[in-house]
Amino acid sequence: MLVNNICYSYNNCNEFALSNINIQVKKGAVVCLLGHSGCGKSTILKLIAGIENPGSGSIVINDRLVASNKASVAIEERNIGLIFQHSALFPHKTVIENIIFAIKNLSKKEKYNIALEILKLLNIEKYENAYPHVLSGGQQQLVAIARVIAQNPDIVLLDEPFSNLDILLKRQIRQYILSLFKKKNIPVLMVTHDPQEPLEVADFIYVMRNGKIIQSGASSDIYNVPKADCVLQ
Ligand SMILES: Nc1ncnc2c1ncn2[C@@H]1O[C@H](COP(=O)(O)OP(=O)(O)OP(=O)(O)O)[C@@H](O)[C@H]1O
Repeated sequence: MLVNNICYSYNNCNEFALSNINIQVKKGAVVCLLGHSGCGKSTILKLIAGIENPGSGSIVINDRLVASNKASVAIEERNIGLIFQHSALFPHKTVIENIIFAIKNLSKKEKYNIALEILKLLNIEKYENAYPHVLSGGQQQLVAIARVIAQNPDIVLLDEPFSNLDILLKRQIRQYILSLFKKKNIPVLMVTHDPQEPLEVADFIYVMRNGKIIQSGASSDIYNVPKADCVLQ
């Protein structure tokens, strides 16, 4: 995934602007966007997802141009796995139905088997037939993660997705799902304002301030620690 020289400002906002943003996320890599609140991290994810369109520059996902000043591929055609801090599930569908909905082009039985397998991977199979409103925030987040695993996306965008899980579960789940996407060779771009998080999981880090990327490099370059000590294995 490539973000090439993107500039952007919200129509109704003269104060904030993204300028000359360049980001690359290679297949199987976990890349973190790190910066304080309001620096523009989520806006970059919105541009990649197609929720907003760039003023200039271009975005390429899986070798396909999805956004430029000439073209914009619709959000539902970008095959992006999105997980936000509070991901929305379909309230009228059960947990397993929420996951099955993300799987395309297979028989009903195959979809069910894959969905159940993923619920087991995340240790939440007991909620198979529950409706989202009876689950805790953390459990709902696990279902949202399961749905993105089922979707088999071309890129995964994570916006502080683990912040409503307790610290132990957070470490476990984060390590587990990032390794899973790595094995499937799916690129992951993760947003965080916690400097510890990229240190623990990122192959490459972009540091942002006030709408600009001010530093980029491997964890070892940014934090000045040996690479073997800081990268997800
Ligand atoms: N829809 C919008 N219209 C106008 N301004 C917006 C809109 N969404 C965000 N902004 C502004 O754009 C700036 C960047 O917001 P953004 O959400 O990208 O920051 P962030 O780095 O993700 O912050 P946080 O870590 O708090 O989520 C902020 O000043 C915010 O107020």
